[in-house]
Amino acid sequence: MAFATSALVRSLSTSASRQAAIKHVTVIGGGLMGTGITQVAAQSGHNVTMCDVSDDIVQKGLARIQDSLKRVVKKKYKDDPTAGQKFFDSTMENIRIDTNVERVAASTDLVIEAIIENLDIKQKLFSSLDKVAPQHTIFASNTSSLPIKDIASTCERQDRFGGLHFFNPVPVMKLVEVVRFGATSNETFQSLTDFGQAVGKTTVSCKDTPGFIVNRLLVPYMMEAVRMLERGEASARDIDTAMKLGAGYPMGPFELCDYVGLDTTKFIVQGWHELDPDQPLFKPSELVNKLVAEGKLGMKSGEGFYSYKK
Ligand SMILES: CCCCCCCCCCCCCC(=O)CC(=O)SCCNC(=O)CCNC(=O)[C@H](O)C(C)(C)COP(=O)(O)OP(=O)(O)OC[C@H]1O[C@@H](n2cnc3c(N)ncnc32)[C@H](O)[C@@H]1OP(=O)(O)O
Ligand SMILES: NC(=O)C1=CN([C@@H]2O[C@H](COP(=O)(O)OP(=O)(O)OC[C@H]3O[C@@H](n4cnc5c(N)ncnc54)[C@H](O)[C@@H]3O)[C@@H](O)[C@H]2O)C=CC1
Repeated sequence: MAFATSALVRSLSTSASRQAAIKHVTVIGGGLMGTGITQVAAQSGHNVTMCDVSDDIVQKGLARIQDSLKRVVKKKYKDDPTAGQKFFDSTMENIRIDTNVERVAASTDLVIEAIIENLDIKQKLFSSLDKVAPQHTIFASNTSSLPIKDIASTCERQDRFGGLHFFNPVPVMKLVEVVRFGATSNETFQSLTDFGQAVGKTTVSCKDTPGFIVNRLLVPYMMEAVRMLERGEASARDIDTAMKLGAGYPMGPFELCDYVGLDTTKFIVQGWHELDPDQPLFKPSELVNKLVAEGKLGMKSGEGFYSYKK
């Protein structure tokens, strides 16, 4: 008993010097990223409530998490099915779903937003949550491309706001970019970094600049790939094959675009084009815009650059 007490005292004194440890997490957005973030937070012992605009979407999101967890169990616990079932059950017990974000945010330690890549919608969401969330609650966006400063601009809690940029698929990709802007406090930055590590990721940090680190380098590469296709210089399949076999990438640019979602990629390029209309790199792709207009959003809709229909 004595040992446990002193360990508890030590852990409390450590965390007391920082904002209270994050126990309850609210993930807003039950799509590709929100489900993955919910999963890794729940897997690491956090209580998580995943919210979206309809019960149908959050139910589908929960099913996606269960499927993903089964893949993790199959791989990690192949020699111990009993432990695997325990891991699955304990993770699922940590997850709640809801559609009333204001009610959920009223008792949470961290809000992670993973909704549509649209500045106005993100700003409206955070502005409403800022009025109901407890004073200590930290806000974070998983945005791919929007300035954290701009997303935070509708909130009072500028010091308790940062970026937590996860990578797709979240259960597999080992990186989280922790992003701070001018107003982000040191305590908030440290809490976000601690959380990223607590969910099993390697964290890197960067300034609130377009695309942070990875996307700042990835978007130009992928945009040049689609220009190459539009110029008729090579097929999508050959460009993908070339980058996998020639550069060792796990996916080629068109496979990756289908994986990320053509809607999200369109929003990203559109946003950067508006910020810097003279930058030819960010000139929107007519081909991508045509595919999105036709509802071909990639794997999420069954067809993008490639067809995924069974
Ligand atoms: C070209 C058009 C230009 C358009 C404009 C450009 C705009 C630019 C957009 C920028 C992107 C913005 C997105 C963003 O903000 C940041 C990102 O996330 S970038 C994307 C980062 N991710 C990647 O690059 C992924 C690369 N791919 C891979 O790593 C692998 O292909 C992948 C892991 C996805 C699949 O692995 P693979 O070996 O190929 O096949 P498997 O499917 O068998 O998986 C192997 C193994 O991995 C585990 N696993 C896979 N998926 C999951 C999952 N969802 N959940 C849990 N576990 C998973 C699993 O154990 C698998 O083994 P099984 O036996 O199959 O279970
Ligand atoms: N797709 C990817 O590979 C990556 C995407 N991101 C970023 O994560 C965010 C989400 O992207 P995805 O998960 O791919 O999108 P998605 O389209 O799969 O999911 C977005 C979800 O947000 C919900 N939503 C929209 N408005 C909402 C609101 N007001 N309140 C609650 N829910 C709302 C939608 O119903 C949808 O379920 C975007 O900001 C994106 O840039 C970041 C890293 C990788």
